[in-house]
This record gives sequence, C-alpha cells and structure tokens, in this order.
Amino acid sequence: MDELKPYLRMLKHYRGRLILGAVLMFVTSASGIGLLALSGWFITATAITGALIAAGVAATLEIYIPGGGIRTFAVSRTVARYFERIFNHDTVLQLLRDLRGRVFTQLSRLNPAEMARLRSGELLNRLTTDIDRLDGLYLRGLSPPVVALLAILLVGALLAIGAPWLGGLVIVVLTTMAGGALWMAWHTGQQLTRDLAASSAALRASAMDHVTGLSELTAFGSLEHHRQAVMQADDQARRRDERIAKRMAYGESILNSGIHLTAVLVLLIALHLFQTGQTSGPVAVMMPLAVLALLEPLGVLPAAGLQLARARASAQRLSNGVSNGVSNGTGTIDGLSTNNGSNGTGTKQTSDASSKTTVQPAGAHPRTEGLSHAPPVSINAVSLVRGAGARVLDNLHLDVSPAETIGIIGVSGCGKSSIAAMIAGQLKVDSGTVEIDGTSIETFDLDALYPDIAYLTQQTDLFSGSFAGNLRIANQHADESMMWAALQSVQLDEFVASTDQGLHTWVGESGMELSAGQARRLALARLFMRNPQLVILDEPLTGLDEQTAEAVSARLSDWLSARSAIVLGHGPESLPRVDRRLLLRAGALSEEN
Ligand SMILES: Nc1ncnc2c1ncn2[C@@H]1O[C@H](COP(=O)(O)OP(=O)(O)OP(=O)(O)O)[C@@H](O)[C@H]1O
Repeated sequence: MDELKPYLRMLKHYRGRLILGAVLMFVTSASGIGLLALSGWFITATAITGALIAAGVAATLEIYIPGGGIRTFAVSRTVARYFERIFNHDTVLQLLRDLRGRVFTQLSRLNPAEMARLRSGELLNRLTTDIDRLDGLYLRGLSPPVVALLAILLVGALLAIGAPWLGGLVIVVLTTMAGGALWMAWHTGQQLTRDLAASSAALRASAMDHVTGLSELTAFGSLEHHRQAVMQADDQARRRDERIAKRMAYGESILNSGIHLTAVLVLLIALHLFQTGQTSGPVAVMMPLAVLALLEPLGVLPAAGLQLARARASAQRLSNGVSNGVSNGTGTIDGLSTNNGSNGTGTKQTSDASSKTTVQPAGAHPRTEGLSHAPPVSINAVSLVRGAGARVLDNLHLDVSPAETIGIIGVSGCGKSSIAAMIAGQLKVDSGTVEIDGTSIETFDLDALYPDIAYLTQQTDLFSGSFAGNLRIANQHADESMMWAALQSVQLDEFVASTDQGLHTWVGESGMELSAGQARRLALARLFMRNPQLVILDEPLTGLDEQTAEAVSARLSDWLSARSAIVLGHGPESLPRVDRRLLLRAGALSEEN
C-alpha cells in the first residue's frame, strides 16, 4: 500500500469534505435500512393490530410516529443521496484537478531521456486512465468499506432490540463476509489490473501508431496487416476486461447469497424468538428486513476492492520513472526541444535511455548558480557505449575555451548527437568527465543550468499553438517586436506576416501546417529569443534551402560570437562560421582544416 501513501496524503487536505461526504453516504444507507426495517415493523404491527381488533380483542397502535418515521426515512434517503452525489462529485473533481496538476508536473520534470523511454500510449494512459482510477480512490475505494462497516453496526444494533446476542453474532458474521469479499477482490484485482493496464497501454500505443503512420502503412500496403495487430491488442484488452467483470460478478453474487442466507437465518431465529415470547411479531419481521437492507451498502464491496487494486496499480505506474526525474532535480531546457531520442523524423528508438541519464552522485552538493559569461567546456577521457553495445565515444577529449565556437562534423551515426546530449546533461557517460564552467555536469542542478543553455536538438519540436505561442516557450516575457526580430533572423517574418492572423496564426498539431524547413526556422527563431551563455546546436541548418541556410548561418555566426558554442553537422557546409572545426571518427575527435 506504500504506493498509495502520497495520494492518501493528498486526501488529507480534503479531510473535512471527505468526512462530510462519507457521513452523507452513511445517512443514505442508514435511511435505506431504517426505511425497510421500520416499514416491515409497521406493516406487521398494523396487520397484527387489525387481526386482534377483528378477533374482538381491544388493541391500539400508535401510527403517527412510525408513519412519520417512514416518511422521514424516505425523504432523507432521497435528499441525502442527492446531496451526497453533488457534494462527493464536486470533491472528486477538485481531487482530479490536483491529481492532474501533480502528475503533469511530475511528467514535465522527467529527465528527457526517461520521458523518451515512455511511449506516447503509456503517457496517455498515465494522464487519463491512471488518474481516473486514482480519483475514484476515495469515492469508490475507501469510503464504501467504511460506510459498509457502519451499516453493519447499525443493523447489528437493530437486531439487538430483538436479541442482543443475535446483533453481536450478525455483526461478526457480516463483517467477516464483507471483509472477505473486499480482500478477495483486492487480491485478485492486483494481477488482473496489471494485465489489463498493460493491454490497454499496448492497445493505445498500437492504435496511435496506426493513426500516425497511416500514410506509410498505406504506401507500403501494410495497412491491413497492422490493423490486424491493433485488433489483436483490442481483443486481448477486451478479454482481460471481461475476465475482471466476470470475477466481480462472481464476487458480488457470492456476497449477495451470503447476505440472503444470513437474512433467512435471522428470520428463523426471529421466528423462534417470537414463538418463545422473547420478542414481538413486528420486531421479528423487522430483523431479517434490516439484514436485507444491507444488500446495497455491502454489494459494492467487491467493486471497492477492485478499485483499490486499480488505484494501487495506477499509483505504481505513476511513480515509476517519475521518481527518477523528480529526485534528480532534472528539468527541461527552457524553451527548447528536449527530446534527445529522435532523428528528426521522430522515429529513433531509445533503447539505452533508461540507463544513461545524468544522475547526481549521492551526497554531492549540486551547483545551484547559473553559468558565468561564455563559460569553458571540458570533456576528458569520455567513453560511451550505447544501444546494443556499440562503443560510440572512446576516450574522447574536447576543450572549448570561453566564447569559442567549435564545429564538430562526422558521418551519420558517429556520435555527434551523443556528444550534444552529454553536454546538455541528458546522457550519462560510462567513464571520463564532462565539465561546464569548471563544474561536473553530474553535480549541476540542471534547473539552474538550463536557463543559461540553449540546446537545439535534431528533432524540431513544435507545439500545437500559434507562432507567438511557440516563440514564447523560449521567453515568456517576449513582446511582439522581439518575436518579429527573431523571425526576421530566420527569414520567416514575411511568411508569418502574410498569414491571416500573423503571429497568432495556428501552426497546427506539432507544427504540421508548416513545411519542415519553416518548422526548423521557427525552432531556430526560438534561439534568438534568449540570451544563453552556452549554445549546443545539432544540425541547425537541416531542411533549409541554400540561400536561407546562408542567411541564417550568417546571423547565427554573429549571435554565437559572444557565447561558447558547439555546433554539429554532417559536413563543413552544414555549419555556420566556427573558430575550430573537429572531425569525429571512431569515437575520437581530431582537428580538421
Ligand atoms: N537513443 C538511443 N538509444 C540507443 N542507441 C542510440 C540512441 N541514439 C543513438 N544511438 C546509437 O549511438 C550511436 C551514435 O548516435 P548519434 O545519434 O549520436 O549519432 P550522430 O552522429 O548524431 O548521427 P546522425 O548524424 O545520423 O544524427 C549510433 O550508432 C546509434 O546506434
């Protein structure tokens, strides 16, 4: 249950509301029990009184108090249920708001490499299903057992009117039965829920792959084949869902049978008590009816056990991976793309992402102050093995002097992006050191470091928003003149000005309404919105035509001259003006002239 502790702590903030909500639930259940029990008593009492009068025996019955009681219970049941629903759902919505905020904050603080490891379907699952399950923790998981226990105690007290020992016995029997049902559902729910969550995540992932890869699948004639895979995933998820539903149905029917059986036993005992004159007829009829009224509050217990199991599994999934990002104190580079696991088409696998993220050594005091002006960078004897075990960097050395611009070129796959990710603190090296401004990257508080770094990855990440919105990601306080200047630097100003809404034109989902070159230029424009001391550019001019590349390159060169910079590219033509150019080959750097 440890996984649930943070969420239980969250519930504490709503203690007052939760107690009131549970009281309303109990009032609803208690009214139901009172209604059934009192009605049974009243009907029997009036029947006996009528029979006595018909037989010529003088008998009277006070009808106003029980009649009023029945009406009161009927009204209180409806009113309490109404307010319980409104009040508790309002509480749940407030909890949902907090939960979403909390989970989103945690995800946004994930180490980018960790984030890249999570498939989009898994992320979607976390942000939707898992949160939904946790928001039901109180309403459908925790409060039903409490209300059920109180209802059993109430029924026990009613039975005690007829025979105190019977009240005690029924409390013990029903509590054991209810506890057993809850435990069984919780126990079997653990595995079933885990399986179902895995199937649902797989289904979402394959459905999303199907939609996003529709053009490729159609072009390669693999649509039907892939559709079959989605259908299979759907089938598996549905079968697992059915299994859970069946188990719950079994649980509910066993519990209901138990309650009915108890009611029959109580009826038999009550008749015996009546026969032996130990209780009156109306009370004898009231006793089994009170037990039957428990069907409602106890019937939800198997679902509550399952809900608890689901909430636990969701809490587990939400804390998996999230904890690393949070405890490392890592963050994202403000305003720039942070996904180092892509090759520009968003399809590169991230098989080594989990093990190669920057982690602060235990006990080290993180550096919390930012970078000095145009800081030096020093890479010493760095070796790095990635993916399936290929040695990407081998005893690599690199010294970047203050305000120097270094260009690194090399063939595809030689490790350029790995160097960039390493300097940005998003990839942990196997041996050697990476120091920025005299401090090891491992001891930096990345939240303090990132405002002074600009890291343009190979992949162009744009957000579903306007030009202005995408630029403001880099600098929230930027005014329009600053944005136009940045757009002019990348020769995008004329295009933006020609659109209907200028800066406020929507760029489409992930910038889909822009060409690849325009999207790249917008990402480059973000650079000019900030004033970083260290700049890492991974193939900045990719996708730009020769003329635009030349103009942007000239502007970039001026801008870089006041900062320390590492620029990566396939060949000399893909770099702006640099102070030194190095060639990366076989994991090591050599001077290139
Ligand atoms: N996310 C990853 N997970 C596992 N291995 C990776 C990952 N990214 C890259 N690699 C491996 O690391 C090696 C270096 O990749 P890297 O992206 O650094 O090269 P690159 O020089 O930037 O290539 P390109 O110019 O094509 O972008 C590659 O051989 C690749 O197999």
